Amino acid sequence: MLLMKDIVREGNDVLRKVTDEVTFPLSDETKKLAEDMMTFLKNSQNPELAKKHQLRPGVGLAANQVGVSKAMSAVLIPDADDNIIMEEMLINPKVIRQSVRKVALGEGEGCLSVDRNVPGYVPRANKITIRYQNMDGEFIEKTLKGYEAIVCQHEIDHLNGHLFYDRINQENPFFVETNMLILE
Ligand SMILES: O=C(O)C[C@@H](Cc1ccccc1)[C@H](O)SCc1ccccc1
Ligand code: NI
Repeated sequence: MLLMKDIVREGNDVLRKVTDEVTFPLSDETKKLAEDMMTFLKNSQNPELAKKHQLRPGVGLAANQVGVSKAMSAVLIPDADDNIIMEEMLINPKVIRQSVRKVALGEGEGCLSVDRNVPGYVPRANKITIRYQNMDGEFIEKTLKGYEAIVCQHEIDHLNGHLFYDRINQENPFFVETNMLILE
């Protein structure tokens, strides 16, 4: 099973490379990696297992965060009652439509690959349509807004070599762009 020791930290070049397109049919190795990534997120959201294995909770994990430069991310988003509202492997994901209106989390963002707090708003499109492939290679289009849109943009950014703090306004980290929504 994947543990925190398997998570690549900032400073490692693999986090700054554009990941390679995933080809289909998936190799057994790529299938196993996808399963391991989703299992990591599930374990990280389970209080007992997270404590036992010292896992930081995660709602998303990109393959290059475990050192594999492939365009795939696992996303596992629970709602306030811990009901899963999104459980997807995003393979070769692309944002094909995005709103002008921006959104940012009021408490800023963190990252499993960044072992420090970097304060500031991370402006992201409030509404996006993504196109990706599932494990069978079928193309799926999904429109997301608010928190789910933020998580998927954070993960797709990883696959393109970006980290959340690249998007924080350096002059004024808490600058609120026109019409930007702040999500508490
Ligand atoms: O490093 C990652 O990609 C996983 C991040 C994803 C993420 C961070 C901030 C905003 C959106 C997505 C981890 O999930 S950070 C820890 C976390 C855990 C639960 C809820 C929010 C953030
Ligand atoms: Ni991250």
